[in-house]
Amino acid sequence: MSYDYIREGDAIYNRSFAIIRSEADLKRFAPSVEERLAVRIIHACGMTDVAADLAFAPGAAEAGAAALAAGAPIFCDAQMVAHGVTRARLPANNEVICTLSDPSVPAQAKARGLTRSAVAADLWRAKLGGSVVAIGNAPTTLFRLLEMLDEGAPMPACIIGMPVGFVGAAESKDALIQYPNTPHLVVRGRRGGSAMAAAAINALASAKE
Ligand SMILES: C/C1=C2N=C(/C=C3N=C(/C(C)=C4\N[C@@](C)([C@@H]5N=C1[C@](C)(CCC(=O)O)[C@H]5CC(=O)O)[C@@](C)(CC(=O)O)[C@@H]4CCC(=O)O)[C@@](C)(CC(=O)O)[C@@H]\3CCC(=O)O)C(C)(C)[C@@H]/2CCC(=O)O
Repeated sequence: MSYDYIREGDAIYNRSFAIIRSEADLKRFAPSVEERLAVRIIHACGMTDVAADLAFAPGAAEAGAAALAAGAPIFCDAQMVAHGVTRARLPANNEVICTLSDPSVPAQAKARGLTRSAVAADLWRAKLGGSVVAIGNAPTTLFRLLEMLDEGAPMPACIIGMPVGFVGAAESKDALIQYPNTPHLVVRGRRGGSAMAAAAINALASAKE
């Protein structure tokens, strides 16, 4: 049996990005990094209509790209996000950090009556200023991050807010958009996910398609 399909990786990507650009309404995105970001996010989920749900704070995409180029660490809410980051695209061998598996997290979560995902964000505090944060799974990580900012934690260079789901996902992203002066890149509503958040990092990391 022989099937007729594109066999070469770069050719598949190129064809895919061409289809996205022909089908999605990307007019409102600034050329270069914002447009590339929108294309990669759509590519990760297969839904061209997600373009309408993208909310990018002015300058946030450029700030995220510049922070990565300067060597900023990347904080991820889930290992799935961290594993989706293509290390070869990172411009400065950036650290990719997921604290969800830190041994202190389960006991802390129990003691404080929080999810492990929320407690894990507290371990980001020392290096949070100027970092790039990628939240693709857990709404409680995003809520906790906003609480930390309110408590005086330093502002990241860029916050990718793309948690998915039915409980807290849309609400946490609305809160991020409304929080003053956050450099946010958001997929509004219930849609989101680890793949989209990782794709957003990959778009910011390199101008190479
Ligand atoms: C309520 C949670 C939600 N999880 C979702 C979707 C997915 N989660 C997967 C996996 C494997 C993991 N989810 C955890 C983060 C776990 N998920 C939760 C929590 C209970 C609470 C988070 C929150 O509400 O903010 C959370 C555990 C916690 O105490 O924080 C995970 C750590 C659970 C675990 O396996 O221990 C784990 C992440 C592992 C990692 O990568 O580090 C799924 C693959 C589900 C599955 O197994 O079928 C899926 C992945 C989605 C994605 O793209 O990332 C929701 C839908 C986000 C949901 C929160 C919202 C809701 O509506 O319920």
